[in-house]
Amino acid sequence: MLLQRTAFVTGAAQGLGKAFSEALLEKGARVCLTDIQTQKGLLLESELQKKYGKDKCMFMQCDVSSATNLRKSFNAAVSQFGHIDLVVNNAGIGDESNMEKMININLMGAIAGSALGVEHMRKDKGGKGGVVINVASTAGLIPVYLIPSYCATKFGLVGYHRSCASNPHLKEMGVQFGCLCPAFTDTDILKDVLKVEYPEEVKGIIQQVGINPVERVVQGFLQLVESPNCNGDIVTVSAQDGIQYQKKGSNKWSSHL
Ligand SMILES: NC(=O)C1=CN([C@@H]2O[C@H](COP(=O)(O)OP(=O)(O)OC[C@H]3O[C@@H](n4cnc5c(N)ncnc54)[C@H](O)[C@@H]3O)[C@@H](O)[C@H]2O)C=CC1
Ligand SMILES: CCCCC/C=C\C=C\C(=O)C/C=C\C/C=C\CCCC(=O)O
Repeated sequence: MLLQRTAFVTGAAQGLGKAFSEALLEKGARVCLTDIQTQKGLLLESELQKKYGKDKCMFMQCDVSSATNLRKSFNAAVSQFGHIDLVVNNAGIGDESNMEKMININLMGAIAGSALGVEHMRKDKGGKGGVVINVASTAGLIPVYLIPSYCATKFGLVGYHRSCASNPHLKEMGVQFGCLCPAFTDTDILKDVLKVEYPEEVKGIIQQVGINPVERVVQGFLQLVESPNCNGDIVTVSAQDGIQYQKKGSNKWSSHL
């Protein structure tokens, strides 16, 4: 099913974005890798092109906190591949000392990426349909007092996902919204979590709940992407509970419209 997909992935130079991109390529999809880190991205492009073929992927420098930059990259990806039918808004940072930057990347960047995806993919305006996956966090579902600003960006993103997914016009647009919520996962962003005011307390929580291997989060991601109807769904991935797939409307508070 993924064979025909053409994906636009943000924050793809390392960590989860890189792993999602490789998983998509492995399934036969084409991937536009984007990231703010140009050197790392270009290296990855060359490595992946060798493995999967030159026409299968490309890298573009893209800072998701710039709507102009994001639109340019998106348009360039469409020019290269013809169309995009999977947008993965994955880029994110952890920086409790710079809330504005974190909101601009984690929340505004994902909202801008989602809006561009819908604009391009919607069938009622000439597109071919498609899926938007927003990478939020379990910190967007449960409060974590140690990282309140990070939580605010992720709660915001989950709210955006659920609101978009409950739009009755999505059917005629042929667009679906899925949301991935990993708990602590073994990537570089974990270094940021130790820069908070009470690092020992974060360490304690991490010790208590454990750390996901990246591969488990990729499995959760694939469950969402390969689902024939992921609209409004939320997949959580945690060391303690594994992958949990929550269908839209599975509890009273998941959608009332
Ligand atoms: N690792 C974890 O424990 C968890 C991570 N997440 C989320 O997963 C996503 C990916 O993070 P990881 O791979 O874990 O971290 P990471 O730090 O390894 O990767 C993040 C990527 O985003 C890129 N990036 C940062 N700012 C950017 C910008 N302005 N524009 C474009 N790209 C930018 C970075 O260059 C990097 O390649 C993030 O949204 C993060 O919040 C969610 C839950 C748990
Ligand atoms: C300055 C903020 C840094 C945050 C970025 C670093 C790591 C990101 C991690 C997450 O997104 C997940 C964070 C918190 C989840 C907390 C508890 C999950 C409990 C899950 C369980 O019960 O197993």
